[in-house]
Amino acid sequence: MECIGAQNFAAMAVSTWPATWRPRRKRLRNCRRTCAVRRYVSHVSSLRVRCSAGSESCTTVAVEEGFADEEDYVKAGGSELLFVKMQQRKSMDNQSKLADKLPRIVSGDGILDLVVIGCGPAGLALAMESAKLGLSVGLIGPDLPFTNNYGVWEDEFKDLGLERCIEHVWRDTIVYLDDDDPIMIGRAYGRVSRHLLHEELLNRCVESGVSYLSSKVERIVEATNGHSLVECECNIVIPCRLATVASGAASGKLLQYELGGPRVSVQTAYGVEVEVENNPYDPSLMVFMDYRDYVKEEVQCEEAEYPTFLYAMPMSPTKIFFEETCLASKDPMPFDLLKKKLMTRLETLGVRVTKTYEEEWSYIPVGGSLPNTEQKNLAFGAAASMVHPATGYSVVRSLSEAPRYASVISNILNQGHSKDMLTRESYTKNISTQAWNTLWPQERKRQRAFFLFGLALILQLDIEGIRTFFHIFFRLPSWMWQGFLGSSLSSADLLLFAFYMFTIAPNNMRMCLVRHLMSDPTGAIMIKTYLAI
Ligand SMILES: CC(C)=CCC/C(C)=C/C=C/C(C)=C/C=C/C(C)=C/C=C/C=C(C)/C=C/C=C(C)/C=C/C=C(\C)CCC=C(C)C
Repeated sequence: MECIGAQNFAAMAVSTWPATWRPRRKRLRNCRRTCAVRRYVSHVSSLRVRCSAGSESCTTVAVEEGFADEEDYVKAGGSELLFVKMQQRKSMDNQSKLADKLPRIVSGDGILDLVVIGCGPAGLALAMESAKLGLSVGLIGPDLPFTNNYGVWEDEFKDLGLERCIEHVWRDTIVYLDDDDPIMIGRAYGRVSRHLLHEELLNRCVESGVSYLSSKVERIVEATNGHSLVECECNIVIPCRLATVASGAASGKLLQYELGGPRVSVQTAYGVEVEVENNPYDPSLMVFMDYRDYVKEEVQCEEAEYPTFLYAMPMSPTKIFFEETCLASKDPMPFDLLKKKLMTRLETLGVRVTKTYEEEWSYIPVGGSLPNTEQKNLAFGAAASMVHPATGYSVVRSLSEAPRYASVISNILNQGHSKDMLTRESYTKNISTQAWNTLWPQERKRQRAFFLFGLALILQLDIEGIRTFFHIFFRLPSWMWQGFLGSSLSSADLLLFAFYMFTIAPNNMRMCLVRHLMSDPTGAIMIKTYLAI
């Protein structure tokens, strides 16, 4: 899994107050006094504000001109705006890794075949795969380390040839849903080192000849000859034949998305890597989900609207990574509530934390609309809505689809070399359509419609409902639930999956499934998408 939000938040840079934002006197979240906004940090549509009280915890979203307050803004679609005190305790890589290793893109040096915007796993993988095929590729984005350690099924990562980036493997994975028998998953799980993955993808970019510009892209415009002009900060303009946006979920400024799609939901998590006494978990097993009640009553009612589970990676008998996770909610679960829930859970379990190595905040938008596939600019990774709506995972999908996507881009660009200038403009539009169709063919749209239906189902279940639901889910044949999580089931397989779930479900859950199918708008959309040719 990966944290798109964290990468974006880490990319925030202190900048001047945008013209449309105005400071206000208001009471900020977590702050006891009413005071004026003093510092603000912005990136794409994310904004973090610190008030004049200067309190570290006094961070919140700002209010855009025309919106009454922050809730109003979020309701109006500004759900990317979050108030996070991010990743401060992390031992980050030194900066300038990309700039140190990759040749610099120099504006005026001619036209690049492809510009990839965004330097996360998806961006690096696409840049490297495209350059391997002989395209001249430029990568543009801030030179930042990866901020999260990803969790992956070991077999999936091995298939990508990236096993050396896994820093710890558990031979099996366990799920606790209630106090009865835990479920053994029978699949090895790995923790990917963010440093090793960054290093590996970067080295592959070096080998394949990718060039790099450390900058923030302001916009992409189309030149009269059909080329794209990538306009960066400081008036730098990079011309290219095609531009692909891979800068995470907050790429809305550079792309258009289908209108009227489902609302974006959010997966939130708060994690700590700690040294402990009384670790109750077996160090040879990765705890994928612990949905048991280990939370004091007062916290339970405070957070009834956000069912959460514990995700735990015991690195040794005493060193462990705990992450309290809200799989999906309509509005983001506040991080202070997640933290409180984790701490009370650990206390109830009798775990005593003796040292904290790192804290982690994760914010992953899930669901939402697909990009408009008629636009010329392309997208990849979370920017292209490739995050699994029902799990929040996306890194394996981005890494595994990069070679095929790159090869389609390369084929069409190579055909374009032989076209004369007169036909180039109409040809370029056609290129983008072909590339978009590779990423989102009708079959993929059907699968996604099913996942969105599943996401909507999870959103309306309470904690008891979730337990029953996952009891059924993990009783499915392993190829089914594994395929569901890995997005490898075809749309026909997914129907079989649904029918199987229905068959083994108790009556109350059967009724819930059918009711959801008949009454939730995502059910109608799924049926319509399945029926579309
Ligand atoms: C650090 C970072 C990067 C991050 C952090 C965060 C975290 C930790 C995360 C984690 C996550 C996880 C673990 C996740 C998991 C998930 C899962 C398991 C999910 C699952 C899901 C499932 C589902 C959704 C399912 C669905 C199903 C369905 C929809 C079904 C349906 C059925 C029906 C409708 C039936 C019908 C029939 C007839 C009528 C006959």
